Amino acid sequence: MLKISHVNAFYGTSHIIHDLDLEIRKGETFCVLGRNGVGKTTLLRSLLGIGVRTTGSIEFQGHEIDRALTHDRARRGIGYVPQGREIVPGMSVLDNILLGCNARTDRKTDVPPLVWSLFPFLKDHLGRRGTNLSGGQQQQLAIARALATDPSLLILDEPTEGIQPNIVEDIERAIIALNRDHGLTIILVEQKIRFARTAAHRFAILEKGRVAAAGPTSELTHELVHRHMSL
Ligand SMILES: Nc1ncnc2c1ncn2[C@@H]1O[C@H](COP(=O)(O)OP(=O)(O)OP(=O)(O)O)[C@@H](O)[C@H]1O
Repeated sequence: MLKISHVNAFYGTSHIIHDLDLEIRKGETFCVLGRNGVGKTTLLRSLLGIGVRTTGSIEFQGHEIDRALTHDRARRGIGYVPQGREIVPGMSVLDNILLGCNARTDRKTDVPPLVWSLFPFLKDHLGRRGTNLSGGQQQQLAIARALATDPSLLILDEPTEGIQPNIVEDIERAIIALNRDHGLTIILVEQKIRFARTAAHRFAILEKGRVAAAGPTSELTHELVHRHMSL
């Protein structure tokens, strides 16, 4: 579904991602792991064309997208839940969700029913400012906004980082359901090994912008985790 070949990414003269090759298969959840600062978010930003100079090839559903603008990538079916959520201040919950609808090719402005079935509480808060929700609720809103784009690939950057524990489980359950019950292909950047093992089919661990280890999640051994993820 997504094929990344010889991708390099740069901020100015800082070379962050080095000659990376990855292939994400349709229907899987693929987890990108690694310590802080190894380039996980930068890799996602390269995939989305946000604020990072990228070379190499990024092929999504058979089309080269590495020169496409971010909103074109969204229209092609890539949904993104950024680290830190980026809920738009001053906008209501509903308007934040509708922002996602803008990226749809079918021009539909109705919110997909899936959003309400996954996060029913949002319906009771449609008129509230998005930024007045709790951190965990904002994360659910960010996922709802990404789902409103009607994506076939959903990319999530550390979706439960800094979220209160009682909502973490809800978010994790929703992510698993999106893949298993609704067939979404998912790329998950994660630091929580337990959730990576539960949710993902395959993984890659990054070290200094390169793939240090990769394989099916059954091969994500304690030894690998210790070698590449312990501080
Ligand atoms: N906008 C930027 N300009 C310059 N350097 C940046 C920028 N954003 C990130 N970096 C640097 O790029 C490197 C990779 O950062 P990145 O955020 O991709 O790592 P990460 O693996 O996602 O880490 P974390 O888990 O902390 O989010 C780091 O050295 C970081 O300081």
